[in-house]
Amino acid sequence: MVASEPRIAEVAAAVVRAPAHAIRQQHAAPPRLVDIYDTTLRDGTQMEGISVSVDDKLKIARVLSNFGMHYIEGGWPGSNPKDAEFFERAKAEPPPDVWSRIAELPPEAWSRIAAFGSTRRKNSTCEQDKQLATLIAAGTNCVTIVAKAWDLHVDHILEVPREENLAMVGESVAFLKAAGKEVMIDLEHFFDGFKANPAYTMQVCERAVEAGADVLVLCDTNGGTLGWEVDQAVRTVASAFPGVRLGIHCHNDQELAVSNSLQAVQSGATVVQGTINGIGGTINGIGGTINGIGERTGNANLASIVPTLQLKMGCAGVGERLPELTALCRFVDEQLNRLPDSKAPYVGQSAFAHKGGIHVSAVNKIPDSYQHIDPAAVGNVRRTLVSELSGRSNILSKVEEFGMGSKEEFSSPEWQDRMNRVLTAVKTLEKRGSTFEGADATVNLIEPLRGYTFEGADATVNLMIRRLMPGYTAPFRLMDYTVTAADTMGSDALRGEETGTPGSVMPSVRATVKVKLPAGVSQMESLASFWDNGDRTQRLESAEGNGPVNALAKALNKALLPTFPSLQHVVLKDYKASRRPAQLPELRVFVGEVVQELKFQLKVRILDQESATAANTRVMIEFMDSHHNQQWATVGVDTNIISASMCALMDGFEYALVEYAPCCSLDRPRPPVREEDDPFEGERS
Ligand SMILES: CC(=O)SCCNC(=O)CCNC(=O)[C@H](O)C(C)(C)COP(=O)(O)OP(=O)(O)OC[C@H]1O[C@@H](n2cnc3c(N)ncnc32)[C@H](O)[C@@H]1OP(=O)(O)O
Ligand SMILES: CC(C)C(=O)C(=O)O
Repeated sequence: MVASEPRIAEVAAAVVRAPAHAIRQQHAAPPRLVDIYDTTLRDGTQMEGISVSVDDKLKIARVLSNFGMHYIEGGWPGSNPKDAEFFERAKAEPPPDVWSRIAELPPEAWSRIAAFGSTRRKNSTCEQDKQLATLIAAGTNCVTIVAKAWDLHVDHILEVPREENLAMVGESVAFLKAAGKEVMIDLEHFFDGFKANPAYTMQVCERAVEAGADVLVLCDTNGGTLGWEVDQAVRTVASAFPGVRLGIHCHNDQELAVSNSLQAVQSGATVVQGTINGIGGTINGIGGTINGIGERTGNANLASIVPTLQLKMGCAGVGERLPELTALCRFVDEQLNRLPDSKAPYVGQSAFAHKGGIHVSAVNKIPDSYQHIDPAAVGNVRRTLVSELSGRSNILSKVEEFGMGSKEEFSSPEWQDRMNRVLTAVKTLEKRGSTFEGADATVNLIEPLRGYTFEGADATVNLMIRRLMPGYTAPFRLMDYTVTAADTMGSDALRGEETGTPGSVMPSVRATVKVKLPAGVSQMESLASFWDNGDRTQRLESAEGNGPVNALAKALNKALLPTFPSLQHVVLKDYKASRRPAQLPELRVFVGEVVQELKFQLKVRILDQESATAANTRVMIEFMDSHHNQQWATVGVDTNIISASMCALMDGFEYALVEYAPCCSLDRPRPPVREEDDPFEGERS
């Protein structure tokens, strides 16, 4: 046993030097070449709720191409005018200014756009078939046609003699080959056919190969096949048609589409079809779909398949562009008007988010101890969440992430004490019904409130820590505020009275905010001493809005802007107020423009539903600084939804000032600011 010790030490040292995925990569064999075939724009659009314009299709195609997809199926030109237009316009692509990366590559390395269609209509000829004519007219090098490979479909859906189906397959492939196309044949229901009548299904394959098909794509159309059945079938076809490229096309009806696709590659397939968009989620973010989009439950998710092929299975994949995967998925989600699902493997916001204290402690030492890959490999990032499940390591990670000091400083008794106090506050508040994930800037340590969550409010946590730092001073103080709401009759109401029809009621909401601020800029040289020695002033502002929070945000912004012009760039992006997270879906209310660029969305949760109107409400607000391209979130809790909102609003503005306004920040590096945004620039010089 003693003799083995040095080896253990050696292995341990190697692990510390090189993470597991790096070791895997070092020992990888030469990359296997597997073509990635994206059908987001064809099968992806067959999902309920998805509809894309031609412009969006072209945008997505360009991005997929820049990412390095080998094939992009653009649609079915014989199906509808939109898809026909896509292929017409795609002929003019790539405009080098847009497809910048493609412009650098030789044409043979460009993505191939594929036009999709079917075998000729029954009892007809290819020459008479309008749909085949549109495939040729689409002008793509690659054409993919769907063919019946299950005798059940031939007998009862197509309703033709089996020989006629074989003729449809052979003649259609030969016709397209004669037109100079690369032909992929999608063998619909291949696996069901292979189980029911393998001899006939193999005859379909044979007819396609004899006619010159370049790729036999084995489809799990109903998504009911299991991994070992995929393995057996792919191996059988591979040995029956040596040298013929095999593809795989899986649906996710059993949540096996990714796994079955990877199995097919392992068994010999070299073309994988799927859809890239793996992060579309439901509106409340709970239980969103994480498969690729597509008919019924979706297609195989390329956002999981591509990195697995590349990082775990020794395939070339998209090579050095893999770190663009997360951004690609977000882009596609945006184009398809879907909310990202945080739980998506590889690309989701939570894919590398660590919450449990033991996990955070470990990843701080060796990141791979709780990660299967380096998140950077797919363009994602490791995140630490603060909650009641945190240990000191979570807080330490946040302090480091916020750039509040160096590791050496954190071992000082002052920092240890500070971190313990923050940790205790978080746990206490969460016990009372609070959660802190995501609200790093808002917690009021003096008066614990019920209902916080910090996981989604990093800015709140940030302010909690700052407020425990010596000399920290808030850049403004709220003295009081009021909100009044009234319904007044509009002028058309009068007309209503005259005509006897009901008039409209004009709701009006007005807010006033009084804040205490530094009077003159020169006193702001040192915020730390400002409240004791500085010259103060008060500013009272009022504003009207389309709701109480909207009016309050406007009034607060108005009161702060003259002293802090940099707030003009702060956008309130997301406002959520919610009750009982587990029971009620989040209500999202887009409140809209507040002041110029000031927008926000509200998330409200009522935490104690039994208390009815006296229930605690948690409000989370997401902000964005368009100038620094930064986002942050705060949380506020109160039985009064307006107070909870005001609390989150104030923290959001305070965070914006201490993080990005030159006059307010602590001695720490800041993103660059344009000179005209710094009200103290002139004074200083
Ligand atoms: C598994 C898949 O995802 S395959 C792709 C499925 N996608 C789509 O269907 C979306 C686009 N489809 C469409 O726009 C239309 O269905 C069209 C234009 C293709 C056809 O429209 P229509 O001519 O009105 O026919 P309809 O949709 O009602 O029925 C489909 C016809 O195609 C036939 N058909 C089905 N598969 C094939 C095939 N591989 N080869 C030839 N004909 C086929 C059917 O038997 C049926 O013919 P029938 O009416 O004589 O029985
Ligand atoms: C046309 C083919 C590829 C298909 O969508 C399926 O079989 O699911």
